[in-house]
Formats: sequence, C-alpha cells, structure tokens
Amino acid sequence: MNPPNAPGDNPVRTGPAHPSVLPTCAAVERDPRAAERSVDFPVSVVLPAGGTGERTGLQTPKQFCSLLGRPLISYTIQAFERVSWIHSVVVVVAKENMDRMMDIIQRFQHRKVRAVPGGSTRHRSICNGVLALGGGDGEEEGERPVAERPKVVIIHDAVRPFVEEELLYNIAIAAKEQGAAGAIRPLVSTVIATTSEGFLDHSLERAKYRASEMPQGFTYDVIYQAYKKCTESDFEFGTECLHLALQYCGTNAKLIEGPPALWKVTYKRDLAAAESIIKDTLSRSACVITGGSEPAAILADALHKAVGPLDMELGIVPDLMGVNSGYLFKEWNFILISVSQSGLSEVKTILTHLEAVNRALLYPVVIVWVHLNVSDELSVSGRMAEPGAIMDLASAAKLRNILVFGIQLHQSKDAGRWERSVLRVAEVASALIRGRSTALVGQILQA
Ligand SMILES: Nc1ccn([C@@H]2O[C@H](COP(=O)(O)OP(=O)(O)OP(=O)(O)O)[C@@H](O)[C@H]2O)c(=O)n1
Ligand SMILES: O=P(O)(O)OC[C@@H](O)[C@@H](O)[C@@H](O)CO
Repeated sequence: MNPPNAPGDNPVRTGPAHPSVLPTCAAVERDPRAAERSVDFPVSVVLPAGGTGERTGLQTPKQFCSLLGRPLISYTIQAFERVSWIHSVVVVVAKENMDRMMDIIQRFQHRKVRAVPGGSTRHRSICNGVLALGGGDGEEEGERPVAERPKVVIIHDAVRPFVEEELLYNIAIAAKEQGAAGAIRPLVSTVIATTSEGFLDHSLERAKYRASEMPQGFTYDVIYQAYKKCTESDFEFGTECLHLALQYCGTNAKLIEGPPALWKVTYKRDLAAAESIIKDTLSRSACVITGGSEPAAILADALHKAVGPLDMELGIVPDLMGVNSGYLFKEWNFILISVSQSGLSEVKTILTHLEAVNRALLYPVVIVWVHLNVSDELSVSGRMAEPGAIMDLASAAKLRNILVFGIQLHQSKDAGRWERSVLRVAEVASALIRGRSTALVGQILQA
C-alpha cells in the first residue's frame, strides 16, 4: 500500500453502520436516530435488586459489581431511562444497600429513578416495588389516585443489563392489551424430572416449553391484585410473576420471544461475559482526528483502507469543531494523529472537549494518540514530548475515566515499510480500543 495522495479531510464513515440502537448495551442517552415509538399510557418499571448474588461466590452483590468501572445495575437503569415513554423507575434494594444505591443514582446522574427497600425474597421485593408505584413507601401500600398510578408496570431483573427498547415496547403494549406479557427464549437444555432417589423420572418434550425471561409487563391492577391474593408460600418459594397473574387473576400472559441478550447475570463468569459484551459494544467506532495536516490525513486515509485489523466504523475529521463536535457523543472512540513537536496540546484540547460534555460519565472513553514522526531523525524520542509528561497527562485523564494510549510512528518513504507500519498502527489501535486496559494508559507503543 503506497502512501496515497493527501485525501481531503472529509468525514468518511466506513464499516458497519453505527448501531442506532445498541442491541447489547444501553447507549449513553436516547439515540435520536432510534425509531421514536410513542406509548399513550403511563408505564413505570420495577427493578428487583434486593438479592445477595450468592451464586457468584462474591462478597459484593452482583448488581453492584463493577463492569468497566460502573456498577452492573447502572447499565440496567440506563437501558430504561433512555426510553422516552417510560415514566419512572423504582429500584428495590436491601436496606443495607440503600446508601450504596443512592450514591450510584447520584454519581451516574440517573434520572426518573428512586429506591425502595427490598424483601427477603424476589417476590417480596417486587411486591414492595409495585406498592411503591401505588403510592406506598415500598413496605406499606399507599393510595395514590388511580389517575397517578401507571397503567402498565414493567418488571425486569436488575441483573439483566441488555434489554432493547423495541422489546420493552412490545411487552408494554401486549401487557396493556392482555393484562400480562412476558419475554421468553427457547430452552437450551432439556428439562427432566427426578425421583426422590435422584434418578430420572421423566423428561419434558423440549419443543413444547420455553424459558421464562425478563422483561415482563402487567397492568397495574393485575400485578397489584396478584400480590394481594398470593400466599406466603408464593412469596417464599415462587419465581414466576406470570404464574401469579394466571393463578390469582385468571390472566394468561402474552408470551413474546426476545433476543439472546436477555440472559440473567447469575454466576461470576456472567459478569466477565457482560463486561466483554459492553467492551465490544463500545468499540465499534472511532473518530480519526488529523488536525488538518497533510501527513496526518495521508495516515488517516491509509488507516481507513486498512479496515481488516481496524474492524470498526471510522470517521475522519480535521478537528472536533462545528458539526464535527457530534463525534463527542455516543460511543465514538478517538484516534488522534499529531505530527507537531510534542502533540500534547492536541491531546489536552480533546480532553477539554470531552470533559465539557461530560462524555466519560457512564463509560471510559479511549483516546489513541498516534505521534507521526515526519522528521528524518530515526530516534524514537526525537520529536515527541517527554514520556514523563505523557504519563502525567494520561494518569490525570484516567482519573476522569478517559484512557489515553500512545503509538509512535515514523513516516517512511519506503512503500513496503510504510504499509507495514500502517497495519501495525491499525492493529495496535484496535487492540487498545477493544481491550481498554488501564495498565497501558500513558504507554507509548511502537508501530
Ligand atoms: N430478595 C431478593 C432476591 C433477589 N432479588 C433480585 O431478583 C433478581 C433475580 O434474582 P437472582 O438472580 O436470583 O438474584 P440473587 O437472589 O441475588 O442471586 P442468588 O440466588 O445467587 O443469591 C436480582 O436482580 C436480585 O437482586 C431481589 O430483588 N430481592
Ligand atoms: O430464580 P432466580 O431468582 O435466580 O431468577 C429469577 C428468574 O426465575 C426470573 O427472572 C425468570 O425466570 C422470569 O420469571
């Protein structure tokens, strides 16, 4: 690949279309390009988060375990507060976690959310959440006027962070029409019944059964009455809200098959899987900033053509001013190419922009700073800022959830060497964006 003629610095978007709705992870805020659905009745949400997460084997309840520096429950809350037609969210947490929950709501600036005390079982916690929507304080029922109660209540385990607006909409509409609705998935394993001695008694015909997942939706009256009428045994041992609606309200829930991403974080491995999905979702696009210089634009164009290793959507711009400031939002990462003496000033400028829009509030932003040495000197540090200054800048940015990594590249007139260097920049930049390893922050890697 020979260095091409300098392309214009027009924004170039390549690769897969930027997801308008992130199917596996809530975007920072409601995506204006997401299909705008309207719901003409009030919908509220109950997120049961009062468990201890015993099956993870961890001290911290799984809903509070961090994924990319942010508690799992914050991702789930975000998935709901970005939906414009959802009126309010009630998070139900154990009393001993109430302060922690309030801190999360405040720290991550969650809106439409309030926390109420949970119960000793999942059903008791969900019931407390439903009572809170009716005007109670989460333990005693209140008498909020019917007009102020939600028409539909969506119930969703707080440890299921991957939920799409489209499914929520379908569940809410079906719940209003049928009284109850629930998400289902095909069974992966066959269900069998055992004898008391631990032997196979019989197996169920898998094709006739489905796994009951979340979200589920109910008209407020159905779920309220179901909890009013259910037994202590239901509260103590039950796991299925749809069953309560059928048993105590005669309501057959409408079942809606959801996407594979509905799974519940149950075991420790599920936390790692969830973080990996979030990392993948956040690594789908990068904005390449050239500063308007010709050598940088040539490199940017070469990166744009090296789509293989850098398998992500690229936008190429000279700066982040004017219309280009749009790249400061959503899930864009940044590849900043500088050829100036130190280049630190360009990094400082982009850091200022990112902080001005509070972009790193909900998840870490990656800046890969590529220092293109166009001088004849071969020395690595010939024209670059002192490594110490770079580390100081990157360490300070890391405290603000912005990860700055460096790549040193020497422009070569030898076509073959240049091509190899460009591919290395693409590979290293891709690995840094996808890996988001805080251990490499401030390091200068060689391309
Ligand atoms: N008393 C309880 C128990 C569970 N839950 C919530 O119900 C959801 C699904 O329950 P589960 O996955 O079983 O969570 P835990 O009970 O915490 O897990 P474990 O059984 O491993 O302790 C979780 O968000 C959990 O926090 C709750 O609100 N109140
Ligand atoms: O039983 P657990 O408390 O682990 O999880 C709750 C699940 O049973 C529940 O989320 C779905 O099956 C839908 O009811």
